[in-house]
Amino acid sequence: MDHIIEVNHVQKTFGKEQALRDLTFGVKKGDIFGFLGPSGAGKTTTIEILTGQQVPTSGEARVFGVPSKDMHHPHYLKRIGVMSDSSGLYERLSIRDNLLLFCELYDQPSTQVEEVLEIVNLTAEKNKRVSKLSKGMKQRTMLARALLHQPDLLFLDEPTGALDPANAQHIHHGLRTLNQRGTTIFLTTHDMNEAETLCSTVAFLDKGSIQLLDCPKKLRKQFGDGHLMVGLTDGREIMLPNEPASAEEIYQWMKNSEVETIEMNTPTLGDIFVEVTGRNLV
Ligand SMILES: Nc1ncnc2c1ncn2[C@@H]1O[C@H](COP(=O)(O)OP(=O)(O)OP(=O)(O)O)[C@@H](O)[C@H]1O
Repeated sequence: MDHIIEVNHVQKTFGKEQALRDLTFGVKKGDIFGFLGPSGAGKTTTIEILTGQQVPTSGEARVFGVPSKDMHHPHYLKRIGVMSDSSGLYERLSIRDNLLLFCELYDQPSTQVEEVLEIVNLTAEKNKRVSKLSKGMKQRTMLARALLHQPDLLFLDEPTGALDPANAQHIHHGLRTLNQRGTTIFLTTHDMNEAETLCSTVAFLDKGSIQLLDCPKKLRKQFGDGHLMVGLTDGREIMLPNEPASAEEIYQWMKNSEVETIEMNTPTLGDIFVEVTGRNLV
């Protein structure tokens, strides 16, 4: 299998604190990989290891087939994009000038600036100084900067954490487009809707190791109870087993135009996380 990220038995300790216990997983090229876990689970530490900002205490992490500690080499830096908490933006410059500066740094044509501004929905605000931006606008500027050089692999730590739903949706659309053009995306999120709608694979991180890894649809099916939820026009919601015997009952309601909704009674990723780890995601 074509893995762009390979992590094998990685441990990371900070003094007495064990942030990662035994982390093993792979990310396929072309994936949108959601890394989910409660606060303190080790998500940021993992991104820092994969981007060469931290080294594992033991075990091995490889990105593009090379040890992740080499990721700060300029050759690899050009192939990855990172968006995390630490801003790294020039407060006195406008959004556009910040991006132009990074364009030069990455040897990119200045036309890229307009393209990424469109993706993050900041075209109208491009001349605003960074010091005058809201938290969400700053977050979108950092995302724009991470996209500028069209990286092969993009790391996003809570990419839509400070955004309103409309902007989050706009960014999801932009990330999907970017992914279709060939960028593999590794993101952390607490937002289960984001994970379900955006990610092709999700991994549940708890107590420093992966507890579950699969495609969200498969997980919801696997953890579902095999029941259908039928919503009727009189407001009742009736649960029926998803088997031929239920068809007659549903047929009768349908004949009387009483059916409003029929859906599989599947758990959310949040429900599955609680079932697997016994802990909430937040
Ligand atoms: N530089 C550091 N020095 C000491 N301890 C650290 C350091 N970085 C992380 N830790 C510890 O490692 C653990 C994992 O932290 P990490 O930031 O990776 O979690 P996270 O899953 O990203 O959490 P959040 O969702 O709150 O951002 C925590 O217990 C944290 O206190």
